[in-house]
Parts: sequence; C-alpha cells; structure tokens
Amino acid sequence: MSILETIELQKNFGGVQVARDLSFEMERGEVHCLIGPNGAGKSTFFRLVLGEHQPTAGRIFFDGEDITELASFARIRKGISVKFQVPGIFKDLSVWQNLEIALQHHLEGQGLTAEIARVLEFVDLNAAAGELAGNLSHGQQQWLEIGMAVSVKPRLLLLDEPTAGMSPDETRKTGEMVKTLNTEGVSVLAVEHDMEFVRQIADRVTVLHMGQLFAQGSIAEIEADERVAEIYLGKPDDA
Ligand SMILES: Nc1ncnc2c1ncn2[C@@H]1O[C@H](COP(=O)(O)OP(=O)(O)OP(=O)(O)O)[C@@H](O)[C@H]1O
Repeated sequence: MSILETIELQKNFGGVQVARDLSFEMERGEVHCLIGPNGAGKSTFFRLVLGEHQPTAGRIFFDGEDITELASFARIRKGISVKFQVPGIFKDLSVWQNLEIALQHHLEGQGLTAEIARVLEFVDLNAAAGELAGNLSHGQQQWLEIGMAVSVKPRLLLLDEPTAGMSPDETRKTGEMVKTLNTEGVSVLAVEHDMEFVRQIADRVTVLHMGQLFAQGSIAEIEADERVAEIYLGKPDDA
C-alpha cells in the first residue's frame, strides 16, 4: 500500500514547466530519498505534496486518499509533517516553548508535558530545554525542528535537506533519528544532497531532473546508473 502517490503531476509557473508528468509512488514504512541537480524541482514537488502549490494538472494521493484539493492545514491534520531546510523555529523562545507551540493544538496538561519530555529525549536536547533556541548550534536547531515536526506523530515526514550545514557526526546522528522514527512507523521522504546520508537511511531513491522522474531504485542501482552519474552524481558542484 502506498503512503504517497502522485499521478502525472504537472506544475507550470507562467510558461515554464517545473514539474512534468511526475508519477511517483512510495510505500508505507519506507524511507525514500529524492535527489537531483539544483533546480530539478525537488522543493516544488514537496510544496505540491504539502498543498503550498496547486498543481496545474495531476492528482496526489496520501495513504490511498485523494488530497489534491485539500488545503495545506488539512493535509497536515491527516498526518503529513514537514521540516524545511531553513529551521522554522522561534529563536527568541526556549527549546521547551518551541515544542509547546508545536503541540499546543494537540495536547494539554500532563499529556503535553510528557510528550515534550519524550521529544526532547529523542532529539537529545534534554539538557538544553531551557535554552533560547537561537543559542543552539546549527545542528541542534535542525534537531529541534525535527522534534517539532514529529511531535504531532505524522505518518509521513518530509525532510528538505535535513543535514545541510551539519558536521559528519551530526549528520550520522540525524540518520539514526530518521531510522528510529522509521522503526516507530513513520514513512520518510527526504530531499538530500549528501550521498553518505542517503546511503545511511534510504530504502529507495528517486532522481528528479528537469521536473521529471529520471530514475528510481535502490541506492546501489542509482549509484551504478551511468545516466544518473552524467546528470548528477560525482559532479562536485551538485554534490
Ligand atoms: N514560485 C516560482 N516561480 C517561478 N519559478 C519557480 C518558482 N519556484 C521554483 N521555480 C523554478 O522551478 C525550478 C525548480 O525549482 P526547485 O526549487 O523546485 O528545484 P530544487 O530541485 O529544489 O533545487 P535546489 O536543489 O536548488 O533546492 C527552478 O528552475 C526554479 O527557478
């Protein structure tokens, strides 16, 4: 059963086709990575799935349900959560308060406190609960936002370059978080440039190129694909 399926998705900005005939499917319980050169349409695809862009044509299904016409907030309520590349945290509030905001419409009282404690433990920010979020390291800020995104217990988590700017150690730790989430039943779709991270987490990989699905397969298949190497892999500018 697929958790996410798009059928012939198309998005035009003015006369420019940014997504074309994008038919994509990922299974429930999968960790799937989306790679491709700059401008391939990866962020646009995320925004289409989230309902931040309306497709020019095509359909989007979440866990078997057609969500193409649903507003963004309704998609989130159904179980899609996102962490964008630039952390959307409140830097003038504490780590605890940030999590409180993420959860305020879902829980209250002791339930809220217990859930914040659980998430803090998960993203290893227990010791920093009272710190202003703006004082955290770059990696910790990314983890806080991952914590905020998963605190609402999504069924599908979208991660847009989650390891951008992280050290190798922070990247590895982020990969472990993704794998733990996955064993807890969260399906994950991540846009990522760091192939080491893709190797660590991905069950399957999709390559986008010029708004189209260019290749799909296991990481081994993708890395062995000469067509993919030509447009993307091994080019230092895009890696
Ligand atoms: N709102 C918009 N209006 C016009 N063109 C847009 C808009 N958003 C994106 N584009 C264009 O769509 C194409 C795909 O952009 P997108 O950001 O989705 O690519 P990407 O694969 O995420 O790239 P990157 O890896 O650099 O983040 C680019 O040519 C971009 O200029």
